[in-house]
Amino acid sequence: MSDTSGVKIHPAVDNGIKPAKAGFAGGELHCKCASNPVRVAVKAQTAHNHVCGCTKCWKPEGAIFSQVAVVGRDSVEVLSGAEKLEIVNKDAPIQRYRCKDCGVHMYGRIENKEHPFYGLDFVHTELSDQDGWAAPEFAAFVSSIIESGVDPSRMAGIRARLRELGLEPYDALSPPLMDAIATHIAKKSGALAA
Ligand SMILES: N[C@@H](CCC(=O)N[C@@H](CSCO)C(=O)NCC(=O)O)C(=O)O
Ligand SMILES: [Zn+2]
Ligand SMILES: [Zn+2]
Repeated sequence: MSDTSGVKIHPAVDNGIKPAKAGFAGGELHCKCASNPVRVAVKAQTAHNHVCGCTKCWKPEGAIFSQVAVVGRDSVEVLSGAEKLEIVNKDAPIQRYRCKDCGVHMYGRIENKEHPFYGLDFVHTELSDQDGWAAPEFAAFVSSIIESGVDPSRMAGIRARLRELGLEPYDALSPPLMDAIATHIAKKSGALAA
């Protein structure tokens, strides 16, 4: 058995995961700037919330995982501070819009219509002051935290802590999401009927 005491994942899960509220229909995200923050409306409940260990998703200071969920792109609207947003990497499948001043990622958008997740934006609901957002359900890209410098010897303890929190660790996405990607590819290739 691995020792999980003192293992920190992300502030939104380390001290207990807040449950979603029935009927919750979205809220507002804001960046960390003390003045003129970027504000983004997310006008629906999110789905597939998860902690992500990849190097691309935004993480709060000191966290080894991000927390990220998806929502339909039509539900995302920049309310203020649009002039402060820049795309982190225009060539990445997910174009992440970050605040130039504080570095926080406000949303990630897929512009490639052929991408399996086209139509969904990626958001960090911890940037909202509201409670009721969908709770994280699993841990994605867990092995990728090593790419950010986490010592491989810590992995057993980290995976054990994720399981303790009810966040099953996967080294890619969760099986339902991997199945959705494979189904999309099979329909495009003709291996499955469209
Ligand atoms: N080992 C790499 C993995 C990066 C990666 O593939 N990340 C996923 C998940 S992000 C949200 O769950 C992805 O879809 N990336 C697309 C993109 O970043 O545009 C690493 O850690 O860098
Ligand atoms: Zn900012
Ligand atoms: Zn990620």
